[in-house]
Amino acid sequence: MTKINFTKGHGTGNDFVLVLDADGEINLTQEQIAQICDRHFGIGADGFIRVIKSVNHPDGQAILAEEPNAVWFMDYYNADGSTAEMCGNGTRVFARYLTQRGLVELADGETLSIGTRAGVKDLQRNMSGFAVDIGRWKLDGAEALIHTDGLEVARPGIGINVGNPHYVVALASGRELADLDLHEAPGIEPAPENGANVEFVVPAEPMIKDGVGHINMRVYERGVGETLSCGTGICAAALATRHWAGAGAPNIWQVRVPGGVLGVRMFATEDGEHVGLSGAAELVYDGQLDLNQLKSVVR
Ligand SMILES: N[C@@H](CCC[C@H](N)C(=O)O)C(=O)O
Repeated sequence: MTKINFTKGHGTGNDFVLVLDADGEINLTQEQIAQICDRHFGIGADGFIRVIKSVNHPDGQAILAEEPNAVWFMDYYNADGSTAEMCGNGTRVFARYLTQRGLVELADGETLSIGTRAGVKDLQRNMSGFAVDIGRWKLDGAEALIHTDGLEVARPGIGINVGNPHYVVALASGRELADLDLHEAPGIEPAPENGANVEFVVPAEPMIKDGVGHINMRVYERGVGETLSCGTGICAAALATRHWAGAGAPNIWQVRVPGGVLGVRMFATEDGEHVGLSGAAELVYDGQLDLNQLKSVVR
């Protein structure tokens, strides 16, 4: 099979190529995925999502033992072809794809459970698009020093895991945020074994309005580069800012990224505090790609 149908979608500008492969018959190499995601030699995307039935994916089979309703599995890859455990915007675009293509019926108020490498994620349709329960979060290791072009001195970053790894760095002003040069991956010391996504945040003015926290953020995604939005990064940034703000800080946040604004909420559950993400999730076009025509990415 050399010709593959695909759909292009995005969540606040974090864009994905989605390929339906319910039966698990399409096995692309890391190089082919990188070629597809390349913005000059391929379609161009921040990530590649294989839409596969859980029963046909090894990680999906483990998911089914936990949640038999998680019929579909989000097989997620970064633009460089590496796998990632989770993608917050990806889950919401995945839900849009399943419902818009009629693969899943989802009435308002109903929950859609999907499988990911970071476990089962529950989604619901809402006013802004789709909301996802990202699940439990945790502080990840000791602080690291982050340095990147545009910052005169390295800054401390707080490690937060929301299924995938992040470091969040607080900056002093909007000017400092705007002046960052994120063409190269930020340095992280000590370097995490499997890399990490890095978020730079600045509080909005005022930071808290009517009980809602507001921050501005830019992100460098592991395996991708700077992106217009990163759902899990947005959750990590809101969690870090609440931590820095101390007692009395809100559990509802709005995070502005170059691609738009997403909502974050932290809420108690029987198994500990969860973090949720909501915002737009759109499909923009369909096409067909010919694997034989993919060109090597010259870099
Ligand atoms: N864009 C994503 C995160 C995608 C994975 C990330 N690059 C990683 O390697 O962990 C999101 O919306 O969360």
